[in-house]
Amino acid sequence: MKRQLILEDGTVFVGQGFGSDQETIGEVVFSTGMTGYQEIISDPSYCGQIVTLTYPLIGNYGINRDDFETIAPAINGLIVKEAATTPSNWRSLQTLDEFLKEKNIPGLQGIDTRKLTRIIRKYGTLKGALCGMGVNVNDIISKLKSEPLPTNQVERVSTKTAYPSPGRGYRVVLVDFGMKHGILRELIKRDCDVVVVPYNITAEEVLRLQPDGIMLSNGPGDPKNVPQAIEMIKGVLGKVPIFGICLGHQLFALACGANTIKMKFGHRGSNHPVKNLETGAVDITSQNHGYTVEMESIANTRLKVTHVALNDGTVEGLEHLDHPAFTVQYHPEASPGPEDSNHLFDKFMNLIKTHKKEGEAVCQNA
Ligand SMILES: NC(=O)CC[C@H](N)C(=O)O
Repeated sequence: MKRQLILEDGTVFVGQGFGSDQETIGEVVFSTGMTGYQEIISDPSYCGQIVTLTYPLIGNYGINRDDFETIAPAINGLIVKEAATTPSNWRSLQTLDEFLKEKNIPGLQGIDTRKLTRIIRKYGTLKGALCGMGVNVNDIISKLKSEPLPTNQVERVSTKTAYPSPGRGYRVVLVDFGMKHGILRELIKRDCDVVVVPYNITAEEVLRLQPDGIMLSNGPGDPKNVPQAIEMIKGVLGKVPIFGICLGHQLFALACGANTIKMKFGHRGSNHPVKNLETGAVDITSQNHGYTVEMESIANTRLKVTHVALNDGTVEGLEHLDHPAFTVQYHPEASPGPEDSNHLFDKFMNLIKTHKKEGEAVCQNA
């Protein structure tokens, strides 16, 4: 069945449909990761977006039981050059097409994904519609132009209620803004006693859980759409060690008085080089973001830039000068992508340990 992608700038791509035949609109973004499509499709940070994968053959190892970042994928559509129909892998349980049908996600294949990516790179992220051939293209273009981007994605993908993931180690409150399960897996590996909580938890509620550390997760959309979280972070800063990833990093920056801005087309892929400004070391990182902390806004804060992106010089990591708190824009949990920066979870454990020791010393001296 023919299906088309209509962009708000008037460009139309005609290809073949796969997955669900639902009509959809969303922000069209591209990811350059060559593998890891199951993790990308199920990363809640893509909530509401139509994701284009630049690697030309997608689906050849199928969909398996284990590689989900959430069990309820929230992307609005998937665009590929070619969707494999006969996956071959011992873990494969279904084809990409079957999976997308089951989750009611429309797909488009057979279009020139390089051309689409170049348009996005040139003009910036665009809104687009995936639809059948019978529609009035001009009506859809005006709808795309007039319709604002959604603002409630975090509310959509965050857990509705708190839940524990017990362990024998440090108590970590993990604030779920659209958490990738990889983050939870990393904390579990380190035996943390995790409590996953909804995005709109207050600082008082967090502190009542008596955390040794607070983890701020990744999540979809503009960080300025989540003002409750910014207030919560202000309320816990300095009391408990904090580690933030991606949206968590952006919310932390806003809570500390920095600013965030929308990028032209963002960073999405598995090979983004990031430099640690202290050591000079470069990590190859997994990324998925369309907003960034504004470099110039850091000067008026008590924050220090610890990491920058080598491709465009944007802020990739922050540390608080007075309090035990650090954040990164990229994904140390990988999934998908390289695990170069996995050590940041150990850094978080060490920060918790030091903070706890200091707290005990204060108690003994009192
Ligand atoms: N992966 C994330 O947490 C993304 C953060 C934010 N939604 C952005 O696009 O910049």
